Amino acid sequence: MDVITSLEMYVADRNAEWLGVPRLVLMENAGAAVARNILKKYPHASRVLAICGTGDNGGDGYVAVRHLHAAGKEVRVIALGEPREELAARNYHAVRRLWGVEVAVVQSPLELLALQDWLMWADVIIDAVLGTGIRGALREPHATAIELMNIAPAPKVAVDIPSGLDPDTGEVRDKAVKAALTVTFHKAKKGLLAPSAARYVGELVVEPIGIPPEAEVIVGPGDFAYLNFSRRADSKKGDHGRVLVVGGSLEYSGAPVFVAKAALRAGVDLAVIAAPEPAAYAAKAMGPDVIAVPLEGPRLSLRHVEKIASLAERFDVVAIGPGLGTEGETPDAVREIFKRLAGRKPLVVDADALKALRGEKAAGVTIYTPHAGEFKALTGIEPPEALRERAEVVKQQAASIGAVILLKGRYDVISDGVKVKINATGTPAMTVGGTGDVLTGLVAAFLTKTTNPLEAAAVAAFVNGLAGEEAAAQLGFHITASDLLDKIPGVIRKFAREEVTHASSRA
Ligand SMILES: NC(=O)C1=CN([C@@H]2O[C@H](COP(=O)(O)OP(=O)(O)OC[C@H]3O[C@@H](n4cnc5c(N)ncnc54)[C@H](O)[C@@H]3O)[C@@H](O)[C@H]2O)[C@@H](O)CC1
Ligand SMILES: [K+]
Repeated sequence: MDVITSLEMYVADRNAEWLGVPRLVLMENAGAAVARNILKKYPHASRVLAICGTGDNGGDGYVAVRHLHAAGKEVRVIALGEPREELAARNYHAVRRLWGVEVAVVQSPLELLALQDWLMWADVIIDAVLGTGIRGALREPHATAIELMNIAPAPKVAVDIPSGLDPDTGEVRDKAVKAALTVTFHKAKKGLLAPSAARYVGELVVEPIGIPPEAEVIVGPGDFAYLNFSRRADSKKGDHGRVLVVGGSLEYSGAPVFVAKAALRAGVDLAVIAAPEPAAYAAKAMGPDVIAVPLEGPRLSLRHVEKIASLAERFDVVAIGPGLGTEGETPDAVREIFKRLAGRKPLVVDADALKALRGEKAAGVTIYTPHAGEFKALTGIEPPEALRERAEVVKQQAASIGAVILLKGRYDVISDGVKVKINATGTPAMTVGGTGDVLTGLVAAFLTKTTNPLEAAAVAAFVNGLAGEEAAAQLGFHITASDLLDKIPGVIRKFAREEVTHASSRA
């Protein structure tokens, strides 16, 4: 059976909306599926009681109530508070307008106990108290609601997950509803299949609710859930990421600057460039945001390896490649640096550095960001044009090298060797030089905000493409990579939850 974690489900749900399937429709399909299953399994039940929480699980419950009412059933509802989130609230108010559906709103265990006769009255009870949004120990009146449901003789039908059960592990921390039937959506939540969950789940039915399979593959706003953009009120400089960029040469001085500036715009505290002297001085002249450490001579060479390895100690992520060139000792130096750092520091490898690493195995967290030509230089394989085959090849190579590969193109293909994500944002206006360096900076920055390198790369590709689209919306085919830099904050803020959190006070 195909399984899904609660986080993956959250992401798929948001990405479905991005692909044009509104969440309200998913909720409608979910609630309708619950009603359908009740009508099928309990055709003779005439009285249905739904107990609904304030989240979307409760929202699904309200939709089921509407459908059962329309099917001629006698329905009562116990609401454990009034929902505030838009979708659940909408369905709650829709139920309140139905003639003949009695709704009791309860805030406390006592009020709930006063309604025990409702629980005895029912032929079937819908458990829509808690779903994938359960967090921590059960609070009241939810805990009492679960207890009363388990005492009531009527069979319980759980919406998505028996309330109280952990959707990912199947553990029951306190108590959980013992359901006769669980109607779960899209795919079985992982925890439902745990052996310990069997006595709570009862019969398990998986209902499609209209989430397109693409929603689990194409990168969208949901993927931001893997990254943490929040900051503690008492945070200090460096807490939000330090990126070291190794790049530049006599010929190319702009590339590492784009990487560093993109990382800063993406929300790291510090981006430092280690570059051969001419590129380092040029970087310094380009403005005060970026710090540059000069490496003696016109290009990266073996004598710099030691300095870079010790410099890297002070950083969270090292991005290497942009503007290095391939002359002289540079490829040897890249290989040496890679050997010293792989497995010890998360690495982002781009541009000329990719050409130097053919045949090398990665270790620890490593992300390669090639375009088609660099992919060939790295792996010896020409990436196929057709997206399906292209995805397969990237996945195989990622598995064999032991790294995440982000293959840039009309559709960016990202894989860690197990999963594949496709990014569809971007515009042909982005063929201008420097946009790849901006992407490298984003990847490096996002690596400081998640433990999931596949998602760091995927969200970086998404943001980079949207920044390009926004710049092109104003300037057409006349954008530069600098225009992308200006758009990055706006794009991230549209999708990321950027809260200030306060350390919990301890006694
Ligand atoms: N993610 C998806 O793809 C879809 C989700 N849907 C439904 O939405 C559910 C998830 O909705 P939500 O994320 O709103 O979460 P839930 O509705 O599962 O739970 C969140 C609510 O429960 C409260 N709560 C959390 N932990 C508690 C605890 N320990 N004790 C007492 N109260 C607690 C929260 O304050 C919040 O009000 C799914 O299980 C499913 O039923 C469906 O509408 C369809 C699509
Ligand atoms: K439930």
